[in-house]
Amino acid sequence: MTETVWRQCLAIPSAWTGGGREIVRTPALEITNLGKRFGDKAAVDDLSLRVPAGAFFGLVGPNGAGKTTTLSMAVGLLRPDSGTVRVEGLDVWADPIPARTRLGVLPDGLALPERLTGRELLVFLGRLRGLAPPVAAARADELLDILDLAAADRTLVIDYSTGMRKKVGLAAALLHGPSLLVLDEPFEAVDPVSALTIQAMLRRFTAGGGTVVLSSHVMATVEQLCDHVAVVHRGRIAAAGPLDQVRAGSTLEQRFVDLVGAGLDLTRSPSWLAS
Ligand SMILES: Nc1ncnc2c1ncn2[C@@H]1O[C@H](COP(=O)(O)OP(=O)(O)OP(=O)(O)O)[C@@H](O)[C@H]1O
Repeated sequence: MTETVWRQCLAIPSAWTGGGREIVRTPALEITNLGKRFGDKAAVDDLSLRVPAGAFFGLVGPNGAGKTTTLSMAVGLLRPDSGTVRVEGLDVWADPIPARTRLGVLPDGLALPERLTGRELLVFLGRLRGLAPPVAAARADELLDILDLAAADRTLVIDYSTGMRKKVGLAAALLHGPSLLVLDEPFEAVDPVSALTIQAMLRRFTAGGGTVVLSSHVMATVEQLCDHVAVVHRGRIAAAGPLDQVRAGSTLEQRFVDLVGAGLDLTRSPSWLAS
């Protein structure tokens, strides 16, 4: 059995060898028995998830499955009714500041100060994150250049397109050099060239030891990028683990349909719609 295989069997995420001894890294994100209700609805229902350090982790699930609610609680934006969240061993809710300094977050429906240019916004957020002014400015310029936003240097964020807003939100998540990125649908509305640029950047980030957790509805993207995946269904984990384990010899899309697609009927369409 190869080392990789036994690590997977033992659910040991990632490790390195130090002085001949195996040293297991603390999970980047550990969610334990997380719960959230909205009225009668259990949006997240006793959900537990472990994201290994250095993983590229994809969270998938049908609309309304609880992905955004889970990620919002995981990063300290929405208070859970129950359960705990640890980022690199640090409790996000009991002691938020140390955990949040390690986090870079692209939330759903990002609210940005809109009467600023992208550069002004990033420099401002960099200063809030404690970066020295020249560092904040240099990082803002570099990110705007990489994300193809530099040409819009006079455009206010309020006048950005949907994809541009997503990209500046991603830049804001990266600015302070986090070790864990939590990205809610980062490629939604982003053009293909920008998406490839972002994917390459995120791959380099995980290759350098960083961890990415992203949600997506695009199974092909998740399959290309992610080494671990979790399928969320009705607020619970339907399957989670290394990508190949979850796919179980099938495609991710097929596994997704098998796990959550009961009632899938491809013959239905409105009788009045031309066919
Ligand atoms: N603020 C809220 N108030 C009431 N119900 C909510 C609220 N936020 C989420 N919900 C409900 O919680 C459930 C989970 O929603 P959530 O946004 O987490 O799903 P999701 O998996 O991210 O969906 P999608 O893929 O469509 O973005 C849904 O039934 C949703 O209607």
